Amino acid sequence: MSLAPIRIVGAGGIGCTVAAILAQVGTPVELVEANPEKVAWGQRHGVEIVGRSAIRIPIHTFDDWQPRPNDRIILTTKCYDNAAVLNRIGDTPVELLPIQNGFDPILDAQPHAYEGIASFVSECDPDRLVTRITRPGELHLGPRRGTAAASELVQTVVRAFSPEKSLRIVTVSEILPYKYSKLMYNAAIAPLAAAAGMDNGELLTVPTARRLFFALLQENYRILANAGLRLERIGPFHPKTVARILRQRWLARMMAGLFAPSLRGTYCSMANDLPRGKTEMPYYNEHLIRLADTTPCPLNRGVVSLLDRIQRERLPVGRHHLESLLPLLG
Ligand SMILES: NC(=O)C1=CN([C@@H]2O[C@H](COP(=O)(O)OP(=O)(O)OC[C@H]3O[C@@H](n4cnc5c(N)ncnc54)[C@H](OP(=O)(O)O)[C@@H]3O)[C@@H](O)[C@H]2O)C=CC1
Ligand SMILES: CC(C)(CO)C(=O)C(=O)O
Repeated sequence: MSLAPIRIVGAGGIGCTVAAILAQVGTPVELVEANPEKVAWGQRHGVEIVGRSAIRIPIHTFDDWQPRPNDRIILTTKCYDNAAVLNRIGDTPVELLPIQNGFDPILDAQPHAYEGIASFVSECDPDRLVTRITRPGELHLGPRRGTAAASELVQTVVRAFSPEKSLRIVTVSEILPYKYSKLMYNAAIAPLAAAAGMDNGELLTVPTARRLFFALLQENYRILANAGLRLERIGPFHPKTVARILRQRWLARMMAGLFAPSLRGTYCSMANDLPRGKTEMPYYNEHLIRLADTTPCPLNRGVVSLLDRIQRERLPVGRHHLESLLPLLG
């Protein structure tokens, strides 16, 4: 029996990258996308990772999509759109493989066995299915709990990514320690870069941003460590080593100088969301605040209320927002 195409729901930076890589090795794949402009673009031009040929992939609008039993679905929307997708799936027995940042209680209540966490950066053009990989990195895939065997879907993704040099696939025995490490970084990068309108490199070179960034990273590490959560290495250093480096200011500044060039021009995926008034903050910093229990988390509370205010009052983003966070530094 031949399997139905893999459906990738959410044709953004991650969804287009995964779809194009699967399609390029001949895997039957289809996209499901909410934005009609993107659907129309995809039907005319296909999906393109900049620097590679565009590739034809069938694309459907979310409104017209009805999941069928045994569908294999890779979920690459933002967390705040999960509810709509999961409601549409309802009781239909499907295999779900989310590749997302953040912790969404609605998704966590699902029975899926595997998840992915991407640490490359892929920036999709507005209203097009053209995405630019601006930073290489890994795609970690692993079971959420226990020792679930890799399904045919997971094996297909692993095979398709295996030839990729700059998007290295890594299978791990448990995904959560990688998701928490990614949370430590995302919950520091995203609110600061999005509020200030900076790219990720500027977080390491503009002194005010760098001070706040380092302090948030340390606060996030303390919350996760005090909550007894296991962290694993994403990127060049284990989070414990990052926390040690950050305690030595001169060393942290030196390392920042070394890393900044590779982050220049890389966006954070929250940047486009903030002006639209919907962000993944509830699944990043608000999740950390819930985990913090008695661990002080003034900076996390500070960025949550800053981003709330920017959204509520429709304020333009800008570096001046960072000044309002400085009194929170110990
Ligand atoms: N981009 C990156 O470099 C990285 C992203 N991530 C994470 O990956 C996840 C995906 O991010 P990213 O690819 O950047 O997101 P994008 O915003 O680029 O893409 C998400 C797409 O999903 C669409 N969408 C919204 N609702 C639905 C729906 N119900 N059905 C189908 N499509 C829908 C959106 O349409 P519309 O615009 O109309 O809402 C948008 O086109 C996030 O959790 C992010 O934090 C992780 C690592 C790096
Ligand atoms: C790659 C990184 C950390 C960049 O901010 C990210 O995960 C995102 O933008 O969603």
